[in-house]
Amino acid sequence: MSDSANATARIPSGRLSLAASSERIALGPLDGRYSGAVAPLVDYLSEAALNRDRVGVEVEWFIHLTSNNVLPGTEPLTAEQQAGLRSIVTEFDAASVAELAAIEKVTVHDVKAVEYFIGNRLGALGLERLKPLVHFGCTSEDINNLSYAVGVKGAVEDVWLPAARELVAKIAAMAEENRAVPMLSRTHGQPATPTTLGKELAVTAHRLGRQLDRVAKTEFLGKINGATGTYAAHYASVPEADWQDVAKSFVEALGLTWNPLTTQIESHDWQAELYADMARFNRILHNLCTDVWSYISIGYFAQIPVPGATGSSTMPHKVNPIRFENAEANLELSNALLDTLGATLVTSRWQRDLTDSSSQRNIGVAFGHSILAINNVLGGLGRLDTAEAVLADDLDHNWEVLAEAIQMVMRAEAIAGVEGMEDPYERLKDLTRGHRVDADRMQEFVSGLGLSAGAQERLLALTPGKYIGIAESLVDHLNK
Ligand SMILES: O=C(O)C[C@H](Nc1ncnc2c1ncn2[C@@H]1O[C@H](COP(=O)(O)O)[C@@H](O)[C@H]1O)C(=O)O
Repeated sequence: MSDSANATARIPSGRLSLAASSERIALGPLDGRYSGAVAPLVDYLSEAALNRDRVGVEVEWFIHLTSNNVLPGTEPLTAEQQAGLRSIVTEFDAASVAELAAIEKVTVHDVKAVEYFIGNRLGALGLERLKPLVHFGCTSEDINNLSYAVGVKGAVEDVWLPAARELVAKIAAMAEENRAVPMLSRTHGQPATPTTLGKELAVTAHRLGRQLDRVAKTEFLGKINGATGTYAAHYASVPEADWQDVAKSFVEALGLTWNPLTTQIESHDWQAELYADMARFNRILHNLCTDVWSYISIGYFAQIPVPGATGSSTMPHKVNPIRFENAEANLELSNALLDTLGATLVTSRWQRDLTDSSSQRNIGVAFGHSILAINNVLGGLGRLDTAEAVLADDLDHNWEVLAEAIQMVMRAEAIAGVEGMEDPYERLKDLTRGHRVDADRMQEFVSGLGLSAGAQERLLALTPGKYIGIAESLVDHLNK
């Protein structure tokens, strides 16, 4: 061997050539390979959206104060002036982002930068005199909490909930289609009293739907009460105004619920409540992913191959359940963030510390991983076919699951006065525990019990596939 053939393999080091690309190369996958899937969230939970909403809150506060003549020396703005102010929000674009960033470089304070950004535009609207009214009485958190509440509310109501509801509708439709398809249960992973595939899917749809109903009832709280929640600056400067009323009507006009009692910060309890509900939804969905993955593994579901796609790079036969595996990982990541946000946002030292500022910047990431997972589960479910023959075959190899039915019939017979029904559980245990019992052996056993004619007929007609109780009709609960 030559020296060069002996050399240890090493990947040549190199630097990504950023100069060659006009696009920034993303560090994280949500802004890289998955950016398309999470794009609808960008308008609500990106930093640019937060800044646009901050501008929006400041502008609306300005209009609210003037429209209600809260301060002496102000009067309602003209319709043109109001429209001009609002166009700062509707025309917020990449140039605005860059301008804000440049101002923030000097202020080293993101919300102060927003105040200056708006102040710079007042002259053109003939409002230079009212510059001091921008951010009047406000601490930054007054602007931040309302902006986050508006952003999160929009993300929940316009993006996350509709996607989650679509997924639950898909699971419910599958429950309906498979309502009468018998399936062997596996409690503890061992053969157990059969059910139907549809009823099991209905359980998941029902669970997920309950969490969505909770999310839909979220109270998005907001406050605008000054540096320590006392309206001190407000009353010092304008004693004659009813500031609580001004604040309440403003918060409510934004579509939020007014929080009357806070420190400097809105306490974020509503966020913790929401993220706990979302995380619970994610966990239930994770449970569906692992169950469906397992059903695929034992052949209960066949995966419809995607034309042109590859399963394994080396095993040509494979169709892998990658959508469910991707979803599992993203649900775990989403929950790690949702749990952290829920646990940490509810504490703030004394009247405020700034930890919430840094952690809330990741709300969009938590939502993004969840949305990505929801999309993947939806796509994965759409490529499944129920393999009814495999399900039926499994049931046919597990006749011992009828032991429960037989011993219960014997108990009922004993109570009804039929002779010879002693020790039903123990006799069935002797027959079935730890061994396989086929249809012939089971029916021979039933025929030898001395049951009443009706009971014997009922049991002889029973097969594992028919021992499903009212599983099929339980699916109807989804529509109640
Ligand atoms: O109205 C105020 O600002 C009152 C002030 N409290 C603050 N409230 C809200 N934001 C503040 C506060 N302090 C700093 N900052 C600015 O927050 C930004 C934090 O940036 P990052 O750590 O990236 O999340 C970053 O831009 C910080 O400059 C107080 O002294 O109580």
